[in-house]
Amino acid sequence: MSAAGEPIKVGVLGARGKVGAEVCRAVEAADDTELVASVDAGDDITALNAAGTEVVVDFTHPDVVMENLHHCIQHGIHAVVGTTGFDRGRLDQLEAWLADAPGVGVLIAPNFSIGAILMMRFAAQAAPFFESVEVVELHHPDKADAPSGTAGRTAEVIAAARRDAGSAPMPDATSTGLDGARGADVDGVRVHSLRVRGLVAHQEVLLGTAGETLTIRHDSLDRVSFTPGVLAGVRAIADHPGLTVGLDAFLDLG
Ligand SMILES: NC(=O)C1=CN([C@@H]2O[C@H](COP(=O)(O)OP(=O)(O)OC[C@H]3O[C@@H](n4cnc5c(N)ncnc54)[C@H](OP(=O)(O)O)[C@@H]3O)[C@@H](O)[C@H]2O)C=CC1
Ligand SMILES: O=C(O)C1=N[C@H](C(=O)O)C[C@H](O)C1
Repeated sequence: MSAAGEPIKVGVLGARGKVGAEVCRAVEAADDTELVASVDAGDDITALNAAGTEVVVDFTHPDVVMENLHHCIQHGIHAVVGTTGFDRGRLDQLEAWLADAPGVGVLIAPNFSIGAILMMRFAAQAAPFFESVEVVELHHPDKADAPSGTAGRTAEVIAAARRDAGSAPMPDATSTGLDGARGADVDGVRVHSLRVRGLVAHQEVLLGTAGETLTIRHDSLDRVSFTPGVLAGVRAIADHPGLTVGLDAFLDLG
């Protein structure tokens, strides 16, 4: 509910997309949210303003999300964002826009599923105890970006945990081979991206040390896995002005 005890007025950007359509269904089904605007490519974004949108949910495309967010921030609309493609430069730009919009909150969440959030947390917890850690993400082939936002974030939290623990660099004697065979280097962590028809969204973190390995795997088998987290973000965002990265900031994970 909003502060006034009314359902939160939600607008969805990317409403006809794979995740956006699922989010629209979830917002309509919940008692404390109301879907007031559904906007997709080619639609007029000012439909959000006309409908009195309080919180926007964006599941669009990395190429358009910044323009969408600039519009929302300028018009005092909170944003809960699943769209990927956020590097440090983009986050800095959002913070600059938000500095001129006191009270407005933006949540950038690389992954809204609880299992994926826990996977990232467990990976960071385990990373300092192993010599080697690599990330393998597996997605449907219609995905726009690689590596996935989740894999990028996982590599960042692994790298931060290893830095904090003073871990040695990971062993890798590779000196010859084909470009790309060792994946992408994200903050010193190797990330491998697979695109396979039939998959939805999956990730493995493989950790190894002398005589043993640990594999942490998460599978989103259906896009409904993202909607409880999106609704949690929608409910919390008005109380968190400024920029937040990661839904875990709004969850009590202990
Ligand atoms: N954080 C998370 O938990 C998750 C994040 N994602 C991310 O969300 C994003 C969307 O994923 P997905 O739903 O699979 O992609 P889709 O391509 O299925 O959906 C995106 C939708 O956005 C539309 N769109 C494009 N431009 C605009 C615009 N300017 N305004 C409004 N709508 C627009 C597209 O229209 P058209 O097709 O005509 O261009 C399409 O309908 C990706 O970045 C993906 O990585 C996905 C799943 C979970
Ligand atoms: O495009 C997708 O499908 C997904 N995108 C997000 C990402 O890039 O991490 C979240 C999830 O992996 C599904």
